[in-house]
Formats: sequence, C-alpha cells, structure tokens
Amino acid sequence: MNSIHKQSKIYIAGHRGMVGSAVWRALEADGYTNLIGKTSSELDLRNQDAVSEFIASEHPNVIIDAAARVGGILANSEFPYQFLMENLQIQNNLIDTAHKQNVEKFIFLGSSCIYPKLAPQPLKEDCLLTDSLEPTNEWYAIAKITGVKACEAIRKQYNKDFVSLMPTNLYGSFDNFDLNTSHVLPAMLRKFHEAKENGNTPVTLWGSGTPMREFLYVDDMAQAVVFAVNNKLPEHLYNVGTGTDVTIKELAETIQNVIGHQGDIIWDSEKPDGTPRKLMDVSKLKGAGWKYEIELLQGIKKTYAWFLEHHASLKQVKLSK
Ligand SMILES: NC(=O)C1=CN([C@@H]2O[C@H](COP(=O)(O)OP(=O)(O)OC[C@H]3O[C@@H](n4cnc5c(N)ncnc54)[C@H](OP(=O)(O)O)[C@@H]3O)[C@@H](O)[C@H]2O)C=CC1
Ligand SMILES: C[C@H]1O[C@H](OP(=O)(O)OP(=O)(O)OC[C@H]2O[C@@H](n3cnc4c(=O)[nH]c(N)nc43)[C@H](O)[C@@H]2O)[C@@H](O)[C@@H](O)C1=O
Repeated sequence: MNSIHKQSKIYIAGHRGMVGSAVWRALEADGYTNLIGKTSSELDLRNQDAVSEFIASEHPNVIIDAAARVGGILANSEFPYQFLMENLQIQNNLIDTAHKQNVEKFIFLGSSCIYPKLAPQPLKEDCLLTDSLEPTNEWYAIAKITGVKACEAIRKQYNKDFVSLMPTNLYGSFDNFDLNTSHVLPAMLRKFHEAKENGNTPVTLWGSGTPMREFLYVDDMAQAVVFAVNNKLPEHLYNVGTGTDVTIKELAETIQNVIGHQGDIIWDSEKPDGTPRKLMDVSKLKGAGWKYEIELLQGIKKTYAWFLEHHASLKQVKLSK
C-alpha cells in the first residue's frame, strides 16, 4: 500500500529546473502541502556529507530526483566527464542517503537514452542493456543506467518503494534556451524567433533533419511524477512519453509555422544526428493509469508564449571543463 499522504514531506531535488519546477506546481495543485527544495548553491548534491546532513535534518518521506547535469546532443558529446561523474555523484548521494535514512519513497528520473542505439522500436523497458549505446550520450546514459540499477537493487534486496521513470525528450516552461547546451526544441524556438526578428534571415539547424524524436510537454511529465507519488507502482522501471514521434525536419517546419518565420533552413552536416530514433513504448505506465494530455502543436505554442514572456531574462547554462 502507498504510505504517502498530502501532508507527507516531499523533497524535490532540482526544484528550480524545468522538470523540478513543474513537479512542484503539479504536487501543489494536487494538494501536497509540505514541499521542500534547495538550490545548487544552497546544497551541492555532489557533496555526500552535505546531502546526508540535509536529509537527516529534514526527514522527508519522499525524494524526487530531478537534479542532474542536463543538456542537448552537443553538450553531452563535449563534456562526457561532467555528464558521467556529476550525475553519478548527485544520484548516488541521494539514493544511498535515502536508503540509509529510510526515506519511504524515492523517484529517480532517467532518460530514454539509456536504451541501446539500435534497439527495436518502440523501446520497451526490457530492452535495457541488450546492445550498445548511442556514442553522443553514452556517458550520461551510463550514469542514468546506474541510477536505475541502484533503485532496482534496493527494491529487490530491501523491498522499498524506489522507482525509476524514463522520460522521453521533454520541453516546456523554464527550459534551457542556451544555443550551445540546449535540446533541439528550445533551440529551434529561439533560432526561428531571432531570425524572424532580424528580417527572416536563414536558420541553421544541426545534422540532417532525418532523426526521429518523441516530445513530451513538461507538465505531462510532472503528472507522471504525481502519479508515482500517489501510487505504489508494482515495477521498478517505467517509460514516460507520448508514444508518437516526428522527424527533426517536421519539428522544424512546425516551429517555423508557429513563429511565422519565412526564411530558409540550412542543415549543418558537421553537427551530429545522434540516435536515428528513440520512440518509447509507454504501454506500461498507461496501463497503470497515467496518460499524456498536451499534443505537440499545443505544447509548442505554450512554450513559445512562455519564451516570449521570459526571453529577456532566460537562464544561460554554462558548462566548464
Ligand atoms: N530536459 C529533457 O529533455 C529531459 C530531462 N530528463 C531528466 O529530467 C531531470 C530534470 O531535467 P531538467 O529539468 O530538464 O534539467 P534542468 O537543467 O532544467 O534542471 C536541473 C536541476 O538540477 C539541479 N542541479 C544540477 N546540478 C546540481 C548540483 N550539483 N547540486 C544541486 N542541484 C543541482 C539544478 O539546480 P539549480 O537550478 O539550483 O542550479 C537544476 O534545478 C534530469 O534527471 C534529466 O536527466 C530526462 C529526459 C529528457
Ligand atoms: C533528451 C536527450 O537529449 C539528448 O539527445 P538528443 O535527443 O539527440 O538531443 P537534442 O535534443 O540536442 O537533439 C535532437 C536532434 O535535433 C538535432 N538538432 C537540429 N538542430 C538542433 C539545434 O539547434 N540544437 C540541438 N540541440 N539539436 C538540434 C540534433 O542534431 C539531433 O539530431 C541526449 O544527449 C540526452 O541528453 C537525452 O537524454
């Protein structure tokens, strides 16, 4: 039985990020009254002692791990060590502390890139570790696989409610719009917007445009987390996505239309394509009772509206070696 109730104390690690902030809003809207969070400057989750002290002083009933070193294809390939090591440090500290201090529920967020590059589509949870990973993000993927396995091991050995959710590519309010480190969707919104403002100049996009990606609006992802808080899920690993995908070229044309840009699109073949396709099989979480609501076009319009309101003060994610 699920031991969590509306007054349970819930610590959202990464509560200022795109996903963490959406989870905070969704839990509040669902009636949860005792949410806590710390910024990375208040609590560096790479520091094991600091994490242990914080959890000992707060005694949360639930930890949601939405803190990570996150970035798009270029950031992942240029900073392999940070994507591997920082993510291992953050998640190991949170998972091990949660286990040792008897936190009742732990929700780990991974990513669809944990699955093999050429796994059969749509990707089922049980194709994990059946083949090689996509090279542009294998470092990040290895960290995330380790997190999934750590939660699975704790669940198996100690029968605890530690569960992993694997989101597909996410987008929405509070996304990262920095053109070097962002994912494709926010990058396209910014590029087409700025090109339109500059008199419909050409927009340069990366790769060939042929890879396929699935996109989930962040508020739908947050509802999946609320679902995992509200229910004791019977298995350790669940994919979270829409179950449909588009080519990067189709995404570009949709965003170009939403923004009303009328210039050319140039494809920069020097930039990587990444994995050809990573469509999620989401039947397990759907079967348990969760489903997405926001279609891609609607989500793009919402995100563009958010961008227009906030782009003067957007966060700039800088990575240093
Ligand atoms: N964005 C996407 O497309 C996808 C994301 N995910 C997963 O979802 C989760 C959230 O991602 P998203 O919201 O997009 O990422 P963001 O970059 O928006 O947020 C990440 C958060 O992690 C926190 N953080 C990073 N390093 C540290 C640290 N050393 N100590 C404390 N906090 C730290 C940051 O805190 P602060 O702001 O205080 O610095 C930030 O709030 C991640 O696990 C990611 O892997 C999975 C699939 C796709
Ligand atoms: C969520 C997921 O995100 C990452 O994987 P990815 O899906 O390959 O990342 P992406 O969103 O950055 O790119 C998707 C596609 O889009 C193309 N593309 C075109 N033009 C731009 C462009 O302007 N910017 C970016 N970033 N990509 C572009 C790009 O070449 C690629 O073909 C993982 O590293 C990993 O972190 C992970 O789990």
